[in-house]
Amino acid sequence: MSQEIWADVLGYVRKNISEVEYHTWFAPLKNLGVQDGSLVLGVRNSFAQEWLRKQYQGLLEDALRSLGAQHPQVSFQVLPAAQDALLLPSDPPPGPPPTPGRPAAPVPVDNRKTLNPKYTFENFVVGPNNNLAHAAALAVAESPGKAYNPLFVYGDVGLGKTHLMHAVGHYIAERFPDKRIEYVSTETFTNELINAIREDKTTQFRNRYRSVDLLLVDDIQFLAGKERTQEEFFHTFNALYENHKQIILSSDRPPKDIQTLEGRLRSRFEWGLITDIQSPEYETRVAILKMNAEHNRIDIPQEVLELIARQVTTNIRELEGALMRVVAFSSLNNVPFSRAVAAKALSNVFAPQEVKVEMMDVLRQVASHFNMPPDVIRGSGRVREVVIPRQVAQYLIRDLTDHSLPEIGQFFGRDHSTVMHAINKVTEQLGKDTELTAAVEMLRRKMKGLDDDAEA
Ligand SMILES: Nc1ncnc2c1ncn2[C@@H]1O[C@H](COP(=O)(O)OP(=O)(O)OP(=O)(O)O)[C@@H](O)[C@H]1O
Repeated sequence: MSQEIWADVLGYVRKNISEVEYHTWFAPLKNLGVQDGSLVLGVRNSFAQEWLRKQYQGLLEDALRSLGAQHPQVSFQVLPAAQDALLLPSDPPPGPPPTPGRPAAPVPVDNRKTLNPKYTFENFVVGPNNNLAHAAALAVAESPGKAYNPLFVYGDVGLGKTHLMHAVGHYIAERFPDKRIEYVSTETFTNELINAIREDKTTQFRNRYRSVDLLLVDDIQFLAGKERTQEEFFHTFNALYENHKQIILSSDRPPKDIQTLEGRLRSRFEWGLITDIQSPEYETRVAILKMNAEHNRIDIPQEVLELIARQVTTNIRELEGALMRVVAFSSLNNVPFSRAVAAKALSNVFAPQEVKVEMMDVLRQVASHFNMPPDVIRGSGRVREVVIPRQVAQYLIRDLTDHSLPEIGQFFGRDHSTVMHAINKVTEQLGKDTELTAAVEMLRRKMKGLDDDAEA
């Protein structure tokens, strides 16, 4: 397809979705032309592929229809991973060492020196836990100094605050190569200030931080109790803010919970937008693992990723670490990936009883065992072939997860007494009905990652 028509397609799409969606999903697409009557679009990874297919395929076909296509078809193809997109768990590179003797301005613009190349918007999986923070970061990246200033992102350790900040940095560096971007942890800021005071270089220190276009400050909660640093930061903040320069701050808690933070700083932190990042839910964790595996060109079965995602539930850095542990374990022992291998690799770090099993996962496993679509099991059918798997699923969910009877009832569109009845029924049959007993036991072991498949 010609680039002109492709531009028209994009124009149509852009009119029908938000700018944030457009930049996240459509700007990175590559038009690979028409093959076998289908417009083929290149995407970065299979997560994007699935997401585009699910959310935007219809819109793209509408766009083609609006341009006169009779039977429009669109397909997505994953492009080979970029060389620099290695997703091994790593901490951001440390900030530049203090350079006391260096003249403060003009400073050569090397925007990315403090940015981790992995921490881009493309490599950031969006889920219900972080979509507001992601949208705010993207809005700021598009209109620095205008959308929300400052942007204050808070959340527990390892949930992607630094990643999002760097993503804004990359985005701006790409579009405006002459903008000065500075990423600094509060600790580095404090140490540099101490050095500057000691060496009588505070003017240089000030010039450096007050002449940037985008200032990213990590872990701002560490300002607590540091009066001199707070004072200095207050003036830096004002200088930048008055010049409409963008400031992004991260913290493990919202401004109001940072003790011994001067009131005038706290109120400034609340001037813009405060947004949080929560722990990712199961599907987002699986998507993050999948993306990591793809970027590292590791071919690992979905069910192994699912097992890892069930074990590590709160911290994404640990989630990535767990994946690498499984990869290292299987390669050192020269065994293929399997749930059993993964469970072993992680058993020193996470006790097996900590395995978390989600309702949807149990339903999927039961559905596959009984060879039936999950929706049918959750549906209203009352024939025995459907009722038994439904009761088994409810029994196993109660057994393997922390969900209450009303929650399980809601998941199945029924009330808690129906779930109770199902559990009683299965309990009654266990031991009597050998086939059912074997099925329940096998499913339970499988979901706890205790099955011995491919253990050799
Ligand atoms: N939504 C996401 N998609 C993909 N990777 C993510 C996502 N969120 C976090 N990560 C990855 O998890 C790791 C930890 O993220 P990051 O360092 O940004 O966390 P943080 O919130 O800044 O933690 P800390 O408070 O410890 O500084 C990084 O490798 C990052 O790339």
